[in-house]
Order: sequence, then structure tokens, then C-alpha cells
Amino acid sequence: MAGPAFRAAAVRVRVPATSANLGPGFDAFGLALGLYDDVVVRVADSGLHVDIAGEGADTLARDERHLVVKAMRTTFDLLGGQPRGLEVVCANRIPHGRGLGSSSAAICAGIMAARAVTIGGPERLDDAGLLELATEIEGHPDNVAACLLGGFTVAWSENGAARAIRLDPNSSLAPVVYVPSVPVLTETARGLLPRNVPHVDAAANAGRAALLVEALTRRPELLLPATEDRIHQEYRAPAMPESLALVASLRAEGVPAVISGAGPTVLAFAEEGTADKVAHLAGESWAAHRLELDTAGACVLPLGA
Ligand SMILES: Nc1ncnc2c1ncn2[C@@H]1O[C@H](COP(=O)(O)OP(=O)(O)O)[C@@H](O)[C@H]1O
Ligand SMILES: N[C@@H](CCOP(=O)(O)O)C(=O)O
Repeated sequence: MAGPAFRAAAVRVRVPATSANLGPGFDAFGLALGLYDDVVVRVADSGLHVDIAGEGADTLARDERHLVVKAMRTTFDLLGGQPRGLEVVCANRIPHGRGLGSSSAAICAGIMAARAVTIGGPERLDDAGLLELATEIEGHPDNVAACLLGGFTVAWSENGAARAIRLDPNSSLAPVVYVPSVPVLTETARGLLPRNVPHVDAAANAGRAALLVEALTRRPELLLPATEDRIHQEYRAPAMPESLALVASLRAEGVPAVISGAGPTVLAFAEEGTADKVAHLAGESWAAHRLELDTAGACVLPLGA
């Protein structure tokens, strides 16, 4: 059987950074942030050419090991066949290995680009299938859900398939991230988690996670109690003691702060008027940034954009 046909025109995909867990919502909650990677893909006559600017330009492989390329290859197989050649141009702004969802962004970008350059791609791989595929590649659904849908997302697994809903985060939220200079790979931070957690801790997290839905959407004044976690952050302390110390000191000041994703970045929730002050609460070893909320999620853009 003949494989699929491909568009000659290039496509541009823009994918947001994401902060997962948000305290008690381990592997379930995600928040899309206004910091983006752009990937431009063009089907070529032969070969693979990868161009990288920004994050990872000095370290990432420019061949089949590149995560965007790997996600594209998996997607092309699913859609019926590979193109003869590929040109991939990446403008990376999301820091790697910091807990801001760079790997999920790369995976979502690859899948969306492969779908967009394949004629009939969106009919063969719908958005639900896209979330499932991205989750399968990433291994957990929280970042990819927020990356694809934007806003605040709740993800879960149903009969083995990833599902997610998107909620509107309260517009008064002003996320501040404190990014350390040294990365911790998600795989390393997941390796520190125990197989089982005490029932009392699971129960505490269930209550806080339910409260966090209300706090993030309607009542930000509840964010301090709502962001308490007992099932992943402390277990990860050996890999990121300074991050746990910063979370504790911000919380002691009344600022809702959590480990972003698997860390080591710390995420705090400020308000419009307090964001600058909150950003200065950490020492100079942290790169503190006030970020916007992303409400649109990953999108295919006109090439000029
Ligand atoms: N834009 C990208 N292009 C290619 N590979 C990427 C990209 N972003 C992330 N990666 C890969 O994912 C790794 C980081 O993933 P991970 O440990 O899950 O951290 P993060 O919290 O940033 O997602 C990088 O070391 C790199 O191998
Ligand atoms: N739920 C995951 C989230 C990982 O997010 P990342 O941005 O660090 O990749 C986990 O806590 O392991």
C-alpha cells in the first residue's frame, strides 16, 4: 500500500512551557506558561537536517536521537509512512532538565508538526489520539496535557488511555519561576520516588488537590494550603536540597510555592502587584522570571508568525 502524501510547504509549531504537579497533583495537574519553543518543519527530498538555536544548541544531537525528530518518526509511522527527507529548525527557549516541561514541549511539537505536514494527518490522528501518543512517549500525561490544551489541566488515565480536561486559571495569578543553573533530569527525580506512600499522605494530597482546583480557578486566597504536597517533593530533596529550602522559605513568607514538575525549578504564585517583590525573594543563584499564563496551548502558526 502506498504511504501518505506530504505537504510541500513548511509548518511552524509553537509549544508552551508547562509546570506539572503544582504541589499535590502529582502526574495529574499541569499549567501552561508563556514561554515557548518554535519548531519549523519542511518535508525534503532526502536526508535529515536539524538546526537548533537557543537551549540545547551546544549539547543536543542533530540526528535521529533528537527528541522532536523521534516524536515525528513515531507519528509518521502511525500515519502510514515516513517522508523521504526532513528539515527541522528549532528555536528553543524552554530550559532543559529544569522541571518546565521541555521534553513534553519537544514531543508535542514533533507530533503536531508530523501531523500537520501529512495530508490527511488531522483526520487520521485526532486531538484525543495526539494526547494519548504524547503521553505514551513522555511517560506521564500532566505536562503534555497542559502543553497541548493550554491553561490549567487535569489529566488522568482511563482504561490505559490518557485523558485531560482544561480549566481556565484565575486571571489574577502571576506565576514566578526560580530556575537554578544546574539541571536535574526528570528520570533521576522520578527514580527517587518510593513505590508506595503512606495512606495518610495519599489522603492529605487528595484533599489538597481537590482544593487546588478551586484555588487556581476561583479562589487564589486558598493557594497556600491548596499547594501542600506529601507524596513527591520531599522525596526528591536529595537531588535538589536548595529547591526544597526555597519552597520552605517562600511558604514561610506566605507565598504559595512548589517544586515545578520534577524540579529543580521552584514555582510561586504571586499576584499582578506583588510579582516583582516575590521574584526578588530568592538569592542571586536563581534566575527568577515572572511568566504569563498560556491559555491557547500548542498551535500550528502561519510561517511568518
Ligand atoms: N527542544 C528539545 N529538543 C530536543 N530534545 C529536547 C528538547 N527539550 C528537551 N529535550 C530532551 O529532554 C531532556 C530534558 O527532559 P526532562 O529531563 O524531562 O526535563 P524537563 O523538565 O525539561 O522536561 C533534555 O536533556 C533533552 O534530551
Ligand atoms: N509528574 C512529573 C512531572 C515532570 O515534569 P518535568 O517538567 O520535570 O518533566 C513528575 O513529577 O515526575
